[in-house]
Order: sequence, then C-alpha cells, then structure tokens
Amino acid sequence: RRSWAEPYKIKVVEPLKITTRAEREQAIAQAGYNTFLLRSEDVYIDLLTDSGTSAMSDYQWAGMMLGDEAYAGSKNFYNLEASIQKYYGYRHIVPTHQGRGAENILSQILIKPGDYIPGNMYFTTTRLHQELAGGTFVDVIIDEAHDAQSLHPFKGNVDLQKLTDLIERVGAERIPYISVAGTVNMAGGQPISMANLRAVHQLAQTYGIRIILDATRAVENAHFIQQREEDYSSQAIATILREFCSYTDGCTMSGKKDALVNIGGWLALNDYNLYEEARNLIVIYEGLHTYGGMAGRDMEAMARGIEESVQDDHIRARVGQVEYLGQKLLDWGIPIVVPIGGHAIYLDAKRFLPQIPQDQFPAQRLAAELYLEAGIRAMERGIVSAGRNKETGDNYYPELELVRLTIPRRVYTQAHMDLTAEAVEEVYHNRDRLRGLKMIYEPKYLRFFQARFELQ
Ligand SMILES: CC1=C(O)/C(=C\N=C(/C)C(=O)O)C(COP(=O)(O)O)=CN1
Repeated sequence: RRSWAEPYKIKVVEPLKITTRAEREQAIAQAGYNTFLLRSEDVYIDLLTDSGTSAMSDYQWAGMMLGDEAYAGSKNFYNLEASIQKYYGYRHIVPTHQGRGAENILSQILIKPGDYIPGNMYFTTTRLHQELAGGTFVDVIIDEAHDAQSLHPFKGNVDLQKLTDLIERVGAERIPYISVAGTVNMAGGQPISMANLRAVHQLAQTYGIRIILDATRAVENAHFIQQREEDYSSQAIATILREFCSYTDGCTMSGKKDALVNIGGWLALNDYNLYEEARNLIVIYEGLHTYGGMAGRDMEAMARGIEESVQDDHIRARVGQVEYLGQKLLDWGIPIVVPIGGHAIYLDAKRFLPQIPQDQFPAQRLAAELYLEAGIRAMERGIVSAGRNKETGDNYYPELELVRLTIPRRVYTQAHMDLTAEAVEEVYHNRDRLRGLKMIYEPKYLRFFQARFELQ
C-alpha cells in the first residue's frame, strides 16, 4: 500500500508566529472568547474557515497579472463566464463579490413576503437573506443529518416526504424555489447523493417548483458521489459535477471555497428573464454586470481556480487531508461528526463537554480552549451560530453543537494536522475542568461573527 501525497509542491511560504500561553490568554479575553475577534497574527494554525483562505496556484497568480480592469466588458469576465458554463453547465452568469452577494440578489428576485423556502438544513447567511426578503426557511433534510453519530453516507439528502408535506400544506405557489446545498456545511460538510437530487428534481418538476443549488462545495460533493455512489465510481469529477448541476435551475456560489480564490462568487440562472432581473440588481448592489464587485484580476484567478478545482487529483488530496485528521481523532476516541465531511472536522461539543449545558455555549468554550492550548483557531457551529427564531425571538437549540476545524485548501501540511490532533487530544484529556460562558454582547444579525462572552 503506497501513502498518498499532495499533487503539488510549495513555492512560496508565509512565516507563522508561535505565541505563548500567556499571550493567548490575553488575546482570547480581548476577543471576548470569540475566535472571529482574534487577530490573525495571534493565530498559529488557522482552521476558522476554508472560505477565502486557500492557496492559489502559480497559474492563478499569473492570471492576476492579466487583470483587464476595464469598467465594462472586462476580458476576465468572459473567461470566468466561459469557465462556469463549461464546468457547472448553467447558461447565464451574474458575477458577485462573494456568496452573500448572490444570496442577496437571488432572495430579492425570487422571494415574496409570506413565502416558504425548503432546504437541506439551514446555512446562516442563506437563511438570513431568505428571511430579510420575507421568506421562512423550512428544514427538509433527512433526520440522520441532525445526528452526529449516524453513519448515513449521504446525510445531506432531502427527505422527500417532508418536502411533499410542506408543498401540500402551503401550496406550490408559496414556494419560490427549493434551496439545495451540496455539501451541507452545518451538518458537518455532508454530501447529498446524485440519486436524491435527481428525485428532488423529479418531485419539483411535478409541482413546477425551481431548484436553486448552493454550489459552494459542490466539487467536494462530487467527490463523495464518486466514492460512495456505485454508478459513479469510474466517472471523472468534472463529469459528475455537470450532471449534478443539471438537476437544478441555477446556483449561488461562494468562489472562496471550491474555486480556490480569496474573493469572488456568482449567481447562475438558466431562465433568461430571471437572469435579466438579477443582472439589473447587480448594478445597484455589486457594480456592473461584467465585474460584480470583483477586480478583473480576481475574475481571472477564479476562472482558473474553477478549472483546477475539478481535477480528480486535487479534490482527492483535499478531502484526503481532512480524512487524515478525522481518522486520527476517531482512533483516539475523540467525539466528532461521522462520516468525515469534505472541508472540516466537526468536534461534537455535546459529547466532549457534557458538563456544560447548551445555553452556556459549550462549542464556543471548546473553540476558545483549543486556541488557548495551541494557538489553533476553530469556529463555533452550535447554538450561537443557530441564532434566534425570527418570530418568537427564542434561541434555536440545534441537535448539533459543534466546533469546526476547517481545513483550507493547499495550505497546511500533514505535520500541522498531526499537531492539531495532539492539541485536541490534550484538551480532551483535561476536558472535565472546563466551565461554560455567558454572552455579554449579542449583535442583531448573525451574532456568531461578533458576539462577546466571558467565563461563567
Ligand atoms: C454553504 C455556504 C457557505 O459555507 C457560505 C460561507 N461560508 C463560510 C464563510 C464558512 O466559514 O463556512 C456561504 C456564503 O458565502 P460568502 O462567505 O458570502 O462568500 C454560502 N453558502
């Protein structure tokens, strides 16, 4: 059996500072026990997010020098448009500065007050934009997705009965689109199967309801289809991705994940009339319809990043590194979400810190402790991220109370993964002495980004 290694070598490095525990104690207190409020220079291994944190290739950097910074009609836009049409298969492309830009435009053109948007588990910004447009998100994911220990190979699947029940209850005319994510971030980077998406497509067609894909990590989803769905084991990632997208009417995309760039995104639509509406809103919120809040050089880097992202060797190494870390933690008996997802390892804070009740923010506390232990920055994905019910104002109490160790693409080595596993194990060994937090500042929207806490 031969070990695997990355299909690239390192040409440029960025020196990291190693802090002392005393420095980290001061830094996390000043950050209100919220890893989002730490300074990057005080972080050793940054596993906060895979969004915008991946390393670009020399081919992408070369593209930065080819930025056509014309205000209108940039050459780079047409390269980006062609790349998206080729690899994702959609007809009309509206560039946006990142995923939220696309979510804002899509919600404004498709959602009316009182509408319902069914989806396979919520995502924070996606749901908020749906709510700001007057819609109500309804979770139609299979029950197994909410169980950290379920080994279902496609936890991102839609429960067709839940979806049908909603349509029958509210009527198809109150459902502007079905919001499908692949992979599902909040479930642990869990994929939806091709068979399930095909079935959702068929169901949607009988009711005349659109499907809009959140394509942010659809290449990682294609990898799991190739690995776990029998008919696809010998198909190329690029082929699987094209079929996957063909079951949907458009997509929102954060290029900051799969597409290997630091900024960028798009809204793709097959329907010309919807595209025309979206293109008109772009000039209000994102800039012109041929740059959408990106410099020409950013669009060129993303056009090239898309091409690289669908290479089988790349995505196998990318997910392989996540699996390497996850397997180590499983071998050591550390409670994590299984099956191991595509972009991150999710520590199960409910099992890790059973002594901390959910309303004292166990995942938030655990993320802070991992930073204190080794300067490793992770992200809370539990009750703080879940936010409040927009009608009642009550906290949601999600089944999944998680800490996400998110692996940027092509950035860290196996040694960083080994050190991360050892730090997690050390925190686990000393977990009994940890106590909860109280929230002392709560922003109105997406509170997890800016909330502040102190020790109980
Ligand atoms: C599935 C999904 C995401 O994961 C996502 C952003 N995710 C972040 C920032 C993350 O840390 O997971 C967004 C928003 O993209 P944006 O961060 O605005 O480029 C949309 N969908």
